[in-house]
Amino acid sequence: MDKVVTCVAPVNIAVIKYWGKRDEHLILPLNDSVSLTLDCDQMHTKTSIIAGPFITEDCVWLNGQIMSIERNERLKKCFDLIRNLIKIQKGENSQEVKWKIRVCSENNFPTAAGLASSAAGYACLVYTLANAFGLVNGDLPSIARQGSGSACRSIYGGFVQWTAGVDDQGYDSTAVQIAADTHWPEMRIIILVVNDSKKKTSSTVGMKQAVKTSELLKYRIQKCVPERTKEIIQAITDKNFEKFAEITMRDSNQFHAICLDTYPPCVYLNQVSHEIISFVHDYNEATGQIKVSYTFYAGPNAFLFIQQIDLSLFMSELVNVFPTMQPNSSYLRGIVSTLPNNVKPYGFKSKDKDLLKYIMVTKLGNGPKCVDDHLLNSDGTLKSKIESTN
Ligand SMILES: Nc1ncnc2c1ncn2[C@@H]1O[C@H](COP(=O)(O)OP(=O)(O)OP(=O)(O)O)[C@@H](O)[C@H]1O
Ligand SMILES: C[C@@](O)(CCOP(=O)(O)OP(=O)(O)O)CC(=O)O
Repeated sequence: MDKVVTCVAPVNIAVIKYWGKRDEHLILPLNDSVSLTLDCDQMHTKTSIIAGPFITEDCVWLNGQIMSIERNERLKKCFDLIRNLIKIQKGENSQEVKWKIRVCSENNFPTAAGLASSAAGYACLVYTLANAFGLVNGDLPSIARQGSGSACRSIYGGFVQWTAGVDDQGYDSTAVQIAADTHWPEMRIIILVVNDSKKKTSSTVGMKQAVKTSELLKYRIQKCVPERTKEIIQAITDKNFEKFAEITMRDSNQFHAICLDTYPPCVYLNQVSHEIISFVHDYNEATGQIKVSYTFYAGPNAFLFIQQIDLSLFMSELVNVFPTMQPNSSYLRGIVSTLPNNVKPYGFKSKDKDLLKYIMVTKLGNGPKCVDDHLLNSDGTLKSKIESTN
């Protein structure tokens, strides 16, 4: 391979959360999870790869900074698994197994801030490596999973389930698509960025502590997740928004209850997150229907779900309740059309200015894809000095 291969991969948002591993090394989960894959147009990882005899060492650049592969067990694992696949598909003696690989990757949204950068990042790495080496029919979700569990779901678009499985080696723990993005094209996702700095306790550490110490986690895994997974898949199949929305909110609340039940507790939500939760419930109460729902990751930022038909009215109310000093163009991002001015049908009171950093509106999308806009030159040098997006 003497040319650069570049791909983009999406973020996925879990509505039934993965939280807890049954095998730390293979990254096998204790419970099934369900997610929605977001459109790459707004949030994505882009990764360029070149490999060949002229590359002298494996190396990964992330957001303009070099990452140590030796000290990053997960990166090393993904490289090893891809080289194994090359051996299987191209033969033990294939020259390509010996080639060193240069990777340059960029997230166009904050890294390690509870916005699922590891999911998009590892899905993109594995997908780009597979394309660069012409690997066909490899189990890419299983390789991406060993970079970061949630990454296996970003290999597919639309609605995705990651089954926990029972096999010790994880052969039955894989991601499958429940429905394509086109199944529910009216679905919109609003991301309320409260804080985009690096979080204190990573998901990896937080869930490990929860498995060790939370009683509630056991109940969730045995009783709640199996029932909820079945119900939410049915709600997705039927496009039953109210059911989908209620399960989503309940699962997010339970996940954060487990974080508090962990000892010492992991506190990911802050005061603004709680104000968002209250506002969503008040809004639904005022409309007499569940029009909007929320889910939170391991951080204070909110992911809201709403259907296109309800978006404009809700957004008008949202920007009144969470006002800003910033110009409209930097506060409201993504696929949001101009909002009707000063519409306050339900008359909620405005809160302090700039509680939110920005608001992004997006929709569902496909899995990873190849693009032509490379981050590396064909001699392996970086195209430009990449600024960190943090
Ligand atoms: N584009 C990328 N390529 C390779 N690795 C990446 C990439 N983006 C992020 N990562 C890895 O993922 C780590 C961040 O993962 P972490 O789970 O802490 O945060 P997050 O994924 O943003 O948040 P969360 O999983 O809670 O949503 C980074 O420190 C880096 O090791
Ligand atoms: C809260 C979550 O986002 C946790 C994601 O955890 P990670 O996939 O980042 O954890 P590791 O497997 O240790 O890399 C919920 C989810 O995505 O399902």
